[in-house]
Formats: sequence, structure tokens, C-alpha cells
Amino acid sequence: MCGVTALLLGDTSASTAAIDLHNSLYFLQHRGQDAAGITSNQGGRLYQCKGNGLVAKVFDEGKRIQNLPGSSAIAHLRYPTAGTSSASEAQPFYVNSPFGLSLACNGNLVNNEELQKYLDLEARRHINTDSDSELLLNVFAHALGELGKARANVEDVFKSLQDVYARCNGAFACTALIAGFGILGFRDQNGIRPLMIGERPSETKAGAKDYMMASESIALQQLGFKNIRDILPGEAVFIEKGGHPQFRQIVKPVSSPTRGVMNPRREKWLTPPPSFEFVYFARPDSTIDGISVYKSRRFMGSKLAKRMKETMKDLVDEIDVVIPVPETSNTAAVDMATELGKPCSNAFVKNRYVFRTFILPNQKARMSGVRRKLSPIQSEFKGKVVCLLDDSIVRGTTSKEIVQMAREAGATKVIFASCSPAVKHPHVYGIDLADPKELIAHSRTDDEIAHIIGADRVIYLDLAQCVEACLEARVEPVVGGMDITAFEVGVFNGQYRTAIPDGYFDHLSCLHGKKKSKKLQEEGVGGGSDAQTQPVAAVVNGGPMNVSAPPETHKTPGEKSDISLHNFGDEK
Ligand SMILES: O=P(O)(O)OC[C@H]1O[C@H](OP(=O)(O)OP(=O)(O)O)[C@H](O)[C@@H]1O
Ligand SMILES: NC(=O)CC[C@H](N)C(=O)O
Ligand SMILES: [Mg+2]
Repeated sequence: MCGVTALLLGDTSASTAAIDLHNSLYFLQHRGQDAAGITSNQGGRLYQCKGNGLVAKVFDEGKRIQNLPGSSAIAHLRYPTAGTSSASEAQPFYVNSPFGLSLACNGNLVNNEELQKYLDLEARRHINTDSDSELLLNVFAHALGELGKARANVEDVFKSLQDVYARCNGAFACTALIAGFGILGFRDQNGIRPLMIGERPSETKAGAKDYMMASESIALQQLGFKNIRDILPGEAVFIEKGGHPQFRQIVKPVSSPTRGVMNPRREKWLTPPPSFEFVYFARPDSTIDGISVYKSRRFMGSKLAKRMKETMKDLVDEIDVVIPVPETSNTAAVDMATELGKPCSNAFVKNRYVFRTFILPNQKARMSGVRRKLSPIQSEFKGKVVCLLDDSIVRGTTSKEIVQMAREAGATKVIFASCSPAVKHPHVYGIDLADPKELIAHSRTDDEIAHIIGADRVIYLDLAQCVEACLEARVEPVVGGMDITAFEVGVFNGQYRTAIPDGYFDHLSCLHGKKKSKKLQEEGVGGGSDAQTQPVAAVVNGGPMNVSAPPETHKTPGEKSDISLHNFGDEK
């Protein structure tokens, strides 16, 4: 679940877009901890800094931002779902033709093989990594190039996007930069990944406005952007240098009985936001598709408590205390405890120097991460029946460790409650949950799950209640007459929003197996590092990279067009 942003300053002579974008990445760090990057644009030149690691590391605490001049820029935070964790797959991606394009993508495509063939045999474009986002960028670049123009206009950009929507199957919310021309944002026709846009007055040019796009509203809000509106499913927005946003519905939202259909009476589109954003991914201080993440989590907590009172009354009576598993479930815990009529205790302390564990790249790191991150206040557990509350149980890594810690601290009974329904199916739209065998709830009963994690009882929120919680948390009408009636809930019920090609899951399991053995090799179990075989973009500690100059399109006359690539990571 990556994070993307883009900024175009109203003052085209300003050179500071990367400063704000660098800031924006700190607000979205929870969406991807593996890699980060920014591409900026000054005149006809693109500048780039990207690499593996947290934002602070990649940009050397901000020191590298001074090498990213320009009044426009795009940025990315990566949590890999396709390809590998190599620094060469850090984003934004760049292609020189046509015009000099750079793209950052949050999402996951499910027809990569088909796209690879198309790009190889028909479009004749070279793909240098295993990243699906590089495929998407090349589909777009090819369509734009095929128009055969020396200079593109806004209509050309929108027209080329039609090819992206037609060929790319899966989820994508992207920001892109066209050298010397402007910034672009677009969201797939299912609206599976979020993207929004806001505006603020320019600080340096009277009457002009800055425009920024981001995966979550909090990044826009904290940087002073107002009039924040979601980009709609199937919609794109292009902002030309010195211009205003131009919106275009590239394709209609997908029609299905439950979503993306035109409501004939109200002439509104019904759109399904992604449920996992509300359960886990997004920050509670963000609003997505008009729904407050904070409120949705509070409602999930109170609804789960109601379900517990209905289905396990005797056990509820025994509970002494409700204890959230920090950090995401903190928001739901007070409402749950209030509804149950029990005290709530922050009896697990989160180490503030350890980040999210679920999105770490391998199981060993995830397991050691939990103990490093969470520790119990012993007195709050000793001799008590505790109800531990988490937002989700996915692989069971956190719950297993946490239950054990609660018992070690003296709890007499442990009930484990999950604010989301059981995660039984792979996530195919941007969460690294490809292999169902990794999911603790896949083909298991609640009792079996309780046994595995060592709890006396496990209870989940109902899918219908989870959806209700999100619907009740609406705080703003969605623009464009979109109405929300349903959510993307494939992980819970196995019904996906897009066609999944035959053999896709087997293919993913196989890739996953390969990645695992590669990881073991890197860790020395089986020997051999692949440091010699990195794709060319993975230049260790970067330096300018010699690539062909983009054509003279969208450039101020006399300006040079080249790109300085500065990649970090893959350090062995
Ligand atoms: O069953 P699992 O595979 O362990 O996955 C679920 C857990 O992972 C996440 O926590 P994480 O530490 O990533 O983030 P948080 O601090 O935001 O809760 C989530 O909040 C659950 O606690
Ligand atoms: N989580 C995401 O959005 C990942 C983007 C892309 N699929 C990658 O693996 O880099
Ligand atoms: Mg958690």
C-alpha cells in the first residue's frame, strides 16, 4: 500500500516543490517503509533521488532535497506488492520517451504477463525491472508516443490514458510528471486506491495557486491545502505549468450489481472505497472518499462490542479489561470498552522508534519486530481476564506474540477481538498478501485460529457490520455526485472488483516462493548475493546516469534536457 504525492507550485519561477513533497512523505510514511523517492522538474530537466529505506534515510535527513530543484515534483513511498524489494524498483519510475515522463503508482496490476508481452512484442519497449508500475508507465508512454506529436496537449494526455485503463487490469492511483509541461493524477475505474487533490494560495506569486495531490488528506491538510476533493474512480486530472486543474472522466466507474453503477433515480455514481484503508492502512486523521477513517474505526469498535454481547455474553461478563494492540486499534478500543461497560487500559506500550511490522518485507523481520515494538505493563495483566483488541488478524504474527506476552504477564484468560472480519483471501490490489496459505484464517475455523494464536477465544467483526461502520462514518459528500453503498472487500469474501486471470494466484505463490528463497540466499542461508545482477537503475549511491535526452518538447528554448538519477540502497 504505497503512498503517492505530486505538487505544482503556482509560481513557476519557484524552485522549492521538493521541499513540500519531502514533508508530505513524512505524513504518509505509514503507507510504505521500504523505499522512497522524488522526481522534480525544472525547465526541461528532471531530477531524481530515490532508494531503499525510510524517508529520513533516503533523503539524508533532508540534505538531498537541495539537489531536486523545480516548481513541480512527484513523490512515492513503497511497500512492494510486485517484483522485488530491489532499489531499482523504488519509485518514481522514469522513461525518456516521449517528452520525459516520470510516474509514481500506488496499486497492483494482475495482468503483468500480458502487459510484458504487449510491451515487448507490440510496443517494443524495454522493461528493466519486475515492477508492475514500470509496465503501467510504459503503456502510458507508448500510447502518448504513438500520437506522433512533437508536443502534447492536455487532450493528448487524457487520450493516452484511455489505453492505460483499457490494458492495465488491477488497482492504480498514480501521479505523473511530464517534463516542462505539468503534473497528472489518475485513479482506476474501481477507485480501489485513494487519491485526492487540494489547493492553496501561492506564497510568492499574488493570485496564483499551488496544487497538490496525495494518497491521504492529512498530507494536504498539514501543508495548508484546502478545498480537498477526491479524484473519482476512472477520473484523471492534469495541471499544466501556471494553469488550473483540468478534470476528465476517462472511463466510467465499473458497473456491477453492487458498485460503480449509475443510480438511475438520482443520476449518481455509486463508488466503493477500499475497506482495508479504513481497517488498517490509512491514518485516523485522514478522510477518504468522504469517510472519516477515525470515525469508521470508532464505529468498528462499538459494533464489535455489540456482537460480543450477542454471541458470547458469559465470556463478556468475565472480562476485566479491554487492551488495544497499538497502534492502529487504539482508536477503536475506547468505544469498544464503553459499549462493553469495561475499563480500557493502554497496557501494551509501543516503542516509538519501531514502525509498522505488518508491512515489513519478511516473516523473520515481522516476528522480531513485534517484540521489539510492543511490551506489556505487567500489573495490568496479572490475574485478569483480558480482551485484546486489534484492527485485524492477518498472518497471525502479531496476535500470536501478543497473546503469549499477555500470558507471560499473568493474564488468566485471553480473548482476542478483531475489528475487521477474518482475512481469508489474498489481497490483489496493493497489499502484499498474495499467498492464501500465509493467512491464518484461510480455511480455518475461529476455534482453530484461537488454538494457533494461543487465545481462549477469537472473535471477528461481521463483514456487514464493518461496511456499516464505514458508511456511518461519512462526513462529507463525495464530489461529482458519487454515492457510496459498498466497499472493496475481496480479502474478506474473495469477490474481487476486477477479473483475475486464470492461474494468477498460482503464479503469485510461485513468485512468492522464489522471493523467499532469494531472501534466504541474501541472508546467507544457501549462499550467494545477487549484488552483481542488479538492473542498471540500481546504481549504488547513484550519481548522474547517462540516459538519452528527451526531445525538445515542452522545454524553454535553449534549455538542456537530461535527468540526474540518484539511487540509494541495495547496499550490501
Ligand atoms: O496478523 P498480522 O500479520 O500480524 O497482521 C496484523 C497486524 O499488523 C498490523 O500492525 P502493524 O504493526 O503493522 O501497524 P500498527 O502499528 O499501525 O498497528 C495490524 O495493525 C495488526 O496489528
Ligand atoms: N503497495 C503498492 O502500491 C505497490 C506498488 C507497486 N505494485 C510496487 O510493488 O512497487
Ligand atoms: Mg497493529
